[in-house]
Amino acid sequence: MTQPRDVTLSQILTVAQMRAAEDELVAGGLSVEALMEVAGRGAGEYVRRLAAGRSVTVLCGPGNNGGDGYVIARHLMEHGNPVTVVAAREPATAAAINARHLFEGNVTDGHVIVSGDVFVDCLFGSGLSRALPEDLLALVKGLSAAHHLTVAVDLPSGIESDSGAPLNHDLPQNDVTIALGAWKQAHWTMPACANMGVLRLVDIGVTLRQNAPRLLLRPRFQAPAPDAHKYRRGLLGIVSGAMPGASILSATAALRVGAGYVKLLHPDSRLAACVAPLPELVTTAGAIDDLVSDPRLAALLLGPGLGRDDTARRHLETVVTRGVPTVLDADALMLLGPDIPLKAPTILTPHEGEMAALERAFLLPANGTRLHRAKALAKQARATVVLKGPDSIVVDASGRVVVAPRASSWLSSAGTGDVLAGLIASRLAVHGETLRAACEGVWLHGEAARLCGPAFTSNELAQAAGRALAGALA
Ligand SMILES: NC(=O)C1=CN([C@@H]2O[C@H](COP(=O)(O)OP(=O)(O)OC[C@H]3O[C@@H](n4cnc5c(N)ncnc54)[C@H](O)[C@@H]3O)[C@@H](O)[C@H]2O)[C@@H](O)CC1
Ligand SMILES: [K+]
Repeated sequence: MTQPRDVTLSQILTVAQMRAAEDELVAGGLSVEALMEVAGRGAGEYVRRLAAGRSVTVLCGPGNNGGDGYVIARHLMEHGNPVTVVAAREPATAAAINARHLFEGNVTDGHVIVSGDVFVDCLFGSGLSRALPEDLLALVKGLSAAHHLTVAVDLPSGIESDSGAPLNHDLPQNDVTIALGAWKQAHWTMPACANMGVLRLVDIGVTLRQNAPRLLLRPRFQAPAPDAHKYRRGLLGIVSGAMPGASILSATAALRVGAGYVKLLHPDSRLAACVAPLPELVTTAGAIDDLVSDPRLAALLLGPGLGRDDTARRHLETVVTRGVPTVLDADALMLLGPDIPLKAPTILTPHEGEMAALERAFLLPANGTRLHRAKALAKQARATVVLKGPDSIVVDASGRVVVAPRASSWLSSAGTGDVLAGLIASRLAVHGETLRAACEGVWLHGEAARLCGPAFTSNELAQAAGRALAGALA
């Protein structure tokens, strides 16, 4: 089945997958030179618009990233935009040599730092295999400092494509990064993604790779059906713990994004009496087994404010054996291990500290990229994992991966995790699909933060979730 182009363009490829995709295009009859022309002209057009007649300096390396640079320079020259090429190394691939021959403008060797308005970094792209040597690092830094804007083509030189790791210290900050053909891990992975500025993608006709991670796109939410009623829209039970304020935050968010009915379940009736009630939130107190035995429950959330004592552990054991789709967050993740088998579709939402605890509990090595670590946990725990952070990753047990764009750094405050858990649990109550609910929750969280602007409280974030959903209604 042919996928819409925006789905194909949301895939995130490794260097090996990107090479395979390019080989496929070449096998289909395109030459590497023709592909470079499409990529270079696409990037050149972005640069031309950005430069708007101002001077551009293009730094070209020896490989095909450098080749793209010569195509960009030619495109600018054809449009009358002043451009200088700095050839840091002579071109070494056939396509780059060809592109160099076709460029008839000014080329210097980089011994003197040229100044100007826009600096375009085409030194290295996905072929970067080691740290930049001193002279090239000095050249990239010097040129970046001598221009008003810095634009990286495909990847900023010095950043490893598959991991997003900077291979040098002190790399310059980019204003724009123009990815070629497909996104790479580095474009969406911290710390690299924070160095890239605005991200743009040039389509060169790459087709969809099987099982490639994809970028989280804006979901489309449906309004309730004309004959909807509260139970059919999903009853979510949020199990409260030793610190009920956290569950209230989760509930405040959950009430706004789809579940028809959100109930706060209090296994400790003394605590129930201390909680300031929300008029729209039904609160029930009782024994944990009774609370979670309601057959109408469509989803459960456990963890925010739970505590980590024996009572908390018993609540966790009861909830996961209930067979209802469940979100486990916060303290529940500190108690979970292979000795507590998950009986129903489950979503785990660890931040870095909780991830480390889960890795210890499931005897997983805490090394490799965050994506690999999340995949390993999802497989081992047989759950969908949302590995939270500035660059959140969602992985299900079958290995499907969705990567979220970097969210507002104002989310780094207490209580925002409780809000996220509530959002995911509410969506889970609506349809019961773990990967989808996790993606929708992560998107709503990022969008609510964007709507809140700077310096919001977690309660304001939860309140904004309804507006985030309203903006994405089908
Ligand atoms: N192959 C294709 O069909 C296309 C490739 N494209 C471009 O090609 C790029 C990849 O090209 P290449 O594979 O040639 O890779 P690069 O252009 O990134 O450079 C690789 C070359 O640099 C050397 N090198 C790597 N790290 C180095 C370091 N730290 N110091 C000194 N030398 C180093 C390598 O040994 C190799 O010779 C992409 O990023 C993209 O810009 C695009 O033009 C689209 C089409
Ligand atoms: K580059």
